Amino acid sequence: MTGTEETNQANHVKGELLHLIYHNEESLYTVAKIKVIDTSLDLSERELTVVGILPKPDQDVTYLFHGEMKEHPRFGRQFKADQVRKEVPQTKQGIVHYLSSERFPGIGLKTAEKIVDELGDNALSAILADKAVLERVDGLKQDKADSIYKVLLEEQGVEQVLLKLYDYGFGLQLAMKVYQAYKLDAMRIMEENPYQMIEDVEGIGFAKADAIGQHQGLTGSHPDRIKAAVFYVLTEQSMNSGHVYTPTQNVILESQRLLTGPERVSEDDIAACMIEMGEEQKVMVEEDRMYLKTLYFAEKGIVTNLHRLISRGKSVEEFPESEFLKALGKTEESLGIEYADSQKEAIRTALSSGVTVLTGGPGTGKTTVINGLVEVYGRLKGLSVNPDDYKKDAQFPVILAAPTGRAAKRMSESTGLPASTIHRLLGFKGSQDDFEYGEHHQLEGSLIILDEMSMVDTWLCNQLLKAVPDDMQVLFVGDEDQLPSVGPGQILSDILEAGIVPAVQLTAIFRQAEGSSIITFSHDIKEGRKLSAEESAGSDLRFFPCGPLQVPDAVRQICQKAVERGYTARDIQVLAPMYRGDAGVTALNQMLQELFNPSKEQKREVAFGDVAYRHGDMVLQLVNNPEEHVYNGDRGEIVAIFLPKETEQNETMIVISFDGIEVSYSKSDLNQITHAYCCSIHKSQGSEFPIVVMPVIRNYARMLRKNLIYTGVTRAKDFLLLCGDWRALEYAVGRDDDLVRNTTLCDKLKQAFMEGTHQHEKTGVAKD
Ligand SMILES: Nc1ncnc2c1ncn2[C@@H]1O[C@H](COP(=O)(O)OP(=O)(O)OP(=O)(O)O)[C@@H](O)[C@H]1O
Repeated sequence: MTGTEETNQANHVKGELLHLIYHNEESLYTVAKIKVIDTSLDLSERELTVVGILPKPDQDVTYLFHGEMKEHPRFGRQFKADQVRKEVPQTKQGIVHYLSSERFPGIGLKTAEKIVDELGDNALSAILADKAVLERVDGLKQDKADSIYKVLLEEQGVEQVLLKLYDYGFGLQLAMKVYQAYKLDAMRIMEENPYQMIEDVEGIGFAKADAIGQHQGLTGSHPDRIKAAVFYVLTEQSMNSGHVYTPTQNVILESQRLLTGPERVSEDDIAACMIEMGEEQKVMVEEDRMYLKTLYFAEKGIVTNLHRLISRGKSVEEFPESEFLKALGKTEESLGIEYADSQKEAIRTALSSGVTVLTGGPGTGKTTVINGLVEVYGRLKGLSVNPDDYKKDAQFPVILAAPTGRAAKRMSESTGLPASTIHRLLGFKGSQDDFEYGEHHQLEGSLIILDEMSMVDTWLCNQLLKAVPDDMQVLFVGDEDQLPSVGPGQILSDILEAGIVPAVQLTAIFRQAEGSSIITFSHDIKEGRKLSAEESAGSDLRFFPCGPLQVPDAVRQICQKAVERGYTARDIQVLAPMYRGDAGVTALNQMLQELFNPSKEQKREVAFGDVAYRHGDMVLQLVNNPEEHVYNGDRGEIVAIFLPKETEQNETMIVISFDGIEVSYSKSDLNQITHAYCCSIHKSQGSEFPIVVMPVIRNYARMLRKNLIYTGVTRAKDFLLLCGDWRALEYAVGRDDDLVRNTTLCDKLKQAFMEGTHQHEKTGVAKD
């Protein structure tokens, strides 16, 4: 429940700080009690709580807040500020008081008076405009004058930046973000190159930066303006649509759409700027394609490294067939399984190649092959594949990794071997490109197996391959029919399509033998077969028809039934394709929290924006936190909430357990998590759940696609409970042709290998 609005945005409150209740240095979330001096509100009280993203308020300063009055469900009436400005002292007395305050060390009452006597009521702006005016103050030493100017600049810096940004129509929160990104440089950057903010400040798009640009005279076809639009289009295409490059003609058209204004910006002008950007190497242009620089080089890096790793495949140790069969037989015996021909082929290929790809849908035996490969590998190489045999310093020869924490955990559970996220394996240090392992510090080991490769994007794949040494064999495992990676590229399908790597596809379904309708249903979707609600149903798959408005109720009832049968929130995952709407992730999460973890008098909770986090809530991590070994997509449970008086830091702390790893969050860190009862299908990739509940309705239309439904359905291990409109499901499964991403990996791989072969032929190496 959010508070009710009482007044409109135009209200203001002028006041002085009484005391600071809360201020977070990083997020700037502030709660302060103020003494009201003046207000446009009809207020009886003379004290008021003000909340907002604010610079830390000082004592003895008058602030003017703009915003609205809100009724907080727990804390009562509060003024929510979305603009703040410090009232610069205007009177002689006010300025003397200000200059002689503790902020200006070494300036006493006398000196302050002298300054004001000399410079008048405008003293502060006069000093800021030109610090040399202080030379006119009799007896004021240079170091004092310098210090006054410096403090004033710092004090007024935030104000000036904020004021300027308010003029451009920025809200307080975004204005503070700009200030935090640049501090006192903000004014300079805004004046010199406001478009820089698009890259540096989250939340600033082209239109916002352009509003400032217009004030600086960067109008119409100014090259800086056009280049910013081009760069913005290119970034959006990569980040939102997953393209590695954008056709130049599309860049021109999309940029033209952004560059609105009285003067039409011509295609020629845009094209000329694009050529310049290419020459300046700000972006990469190749034929009629334009790339972000990092993506161009990442793709290139993948080609180079795959070429390196595959070419040395000829030197991979070969084993006579008889030895292989013997090792395989022993493995089959110890695992109690008889491998199918395609599975045997997968193991044999992975053993004899530098790089191999193994694909297959759910239940086709990918994990079973990984297990077999590790064991056969150990037998043939005479190595132990028991991690207990490797003490501290000895490197276990087989590396297992996956893109998400959940997928890595699943891999580890199903193989009994250590597995980690790819980020952790590569020693990710928290910012893009900052990895411990790479070209100059490569991984140790002789075989690396990477699961869920369909989720790996172009940047991460490049970083990974750089870190693989020449003598390490690589097995990529994945299901190419799932959703592609969140980041740009479609690594797995491009590598497969290039046909330069031995690939084994598993198609026979083994889990079907155990009577799983989920598996059959998944494969029906994958193959595009006609789906029927009645025929698809089974003991582990049910469909509950309902209209869009009934979705929340249907989901609640399904979950309620599961709870009655002894399942808990940990076993049940509701999946929805979008966040907004009554049947979206946000609304369903609120409803499910009340079902699974309702508020109780004794149960602690912390309010954060419109949601409350309660003791016992299931939550989802939204960002990588390598220091704590918690990654985007990990699920955890709130196991403790401490009140400020119970913590050393004197602030509310929330402890979340991620499968035993306990991480503490302060209130401002809570933007790193969300409730996990319902999550998007994209976020569920790489995870499996005993029960999946998935509504499918026409309202999701824009999102409905075959690979989305397929990914959602294949998350269910024991039960898949669908609800909604069967026709919407059929519609989705029929849509699979418009999601191609623009990449050049496949072509460049083919080209590199053809050139490589020619060179070998020329030098006569190819024949051996
Ligand atoms: N050759 C085989 N003979 C008998 N059972 C098999 C064989 N291969 C796999 N299975 C069984 O089929 C089931 C699915 O296998 P596995 O878990 O390896 O598939 P998967 O492709 O990894 O599936 P998912 O992607 O859903 O995890 C398991 O119970 C496994 O024991």
